[in-house]
Amino acid sequence: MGAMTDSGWRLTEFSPGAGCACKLPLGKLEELLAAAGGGLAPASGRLAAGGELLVGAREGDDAAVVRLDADRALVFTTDFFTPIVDDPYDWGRIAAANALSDVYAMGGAPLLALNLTAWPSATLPMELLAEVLRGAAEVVSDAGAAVVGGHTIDDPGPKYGLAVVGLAEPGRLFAIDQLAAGDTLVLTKPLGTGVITTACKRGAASSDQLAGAVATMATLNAAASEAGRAAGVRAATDVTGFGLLGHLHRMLRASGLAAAVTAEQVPLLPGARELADGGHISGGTRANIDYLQSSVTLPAQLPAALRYLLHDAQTSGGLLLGAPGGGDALLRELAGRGVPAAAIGQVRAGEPGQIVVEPG
Ligand SMILES: Nc1ncnc2c1ncn2[C@@H]1O[C@H](COP(=O)(O)OP(=O)(O)OP(=O)(O)O)[C@@H](O)[C@H]1O
Ligand SMILES: [Mg+2]
Repeated sequence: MGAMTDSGWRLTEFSPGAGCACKLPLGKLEELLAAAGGGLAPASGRLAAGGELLVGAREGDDAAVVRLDADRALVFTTDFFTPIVDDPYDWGRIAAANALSDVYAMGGAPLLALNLTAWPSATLPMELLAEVLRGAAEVVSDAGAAVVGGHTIDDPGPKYGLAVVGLAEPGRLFAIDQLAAGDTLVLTKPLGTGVITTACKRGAASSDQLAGAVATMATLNAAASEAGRAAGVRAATDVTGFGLLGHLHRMLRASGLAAAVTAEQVPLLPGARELADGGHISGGTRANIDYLQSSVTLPAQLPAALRYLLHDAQTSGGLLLGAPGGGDALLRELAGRGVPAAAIGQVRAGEPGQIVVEPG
């Protein structure tokens, strides 16, 4: 692993906005989905082919969910992006953990996955793509699921991801609109993958800093999701391209509530703060700051690096969960499974979607 792969190819040179920082900005996505209109959302939950749609396009949640019977629901999601690191094996692992994460963010467990693959076969060796697929298959297998097929196109920009089907219990789903006033907000991975991978593209991150980011991005949110289920959590999402504050804003808006976040409590990856100070800010992060301007109140004395990191476009970030009361039961379940986690704020009544950041 490192800035240069063994083959000498720098995959990130094929990537204008690395990983989830290449997601369409939230404002543009919302306009698009509004323009595409009702065709994306069936009028009723009953599906013509059978089953009941519990979560669909209307909810804008991490994945769609269809109830099969009283005890079982299918979870559907897909995610793909451009190279986030130069090492193809690591890119595959990260892309897989990221795609599987939306199933965990609904409280489900992955069952099957399909590879979504775009590759410039005349420019980049196919051996690198094989490494991407090998890394991803390992992570899918660690998740207890299997890669059962895929689709591959020739494309000047390499892209990779998965379509995933998972299983969940209909009565124990996590949804973005289920936060309650008084919930404690718990985050299960440190922030900073956007800053570190952006710095890495510019040759400014150390190999240790990159290794820290890769390790967290390749980590499954499986144990965090299990802990959430064990603690009776009802509301969760995964933190990706819209950053911590962007994803929190979406949960709050959907739940009709506001929140306070304590900047000092938010865990950061080693090196993230220094590299944010150094100005290694992705375009996706800047889009998040613009979009959230009227929804987020920041303290005047908040250091610029922290402001960037709270908006930092994450790839394969942690789960953001709403836990009843002080969140002690959830924090215990997480600690018992070895998941590093922090209570970072509180949900409260207020104008839907508004976030006040407090210094400490
Ligand atoms: N092209 C599209 N057509 C229909 N729905 C879309 C499209 N793109 C995004 N969405 C929906 O918009 C919502 C937000 O998209 P987003 O990609 O942020 O969700 P996500 O899958 O949770 O992302 P992530 O994988 O980064 O966690 C989701 O409900 C998603 O299904
Ligand atoms: Mg998600």
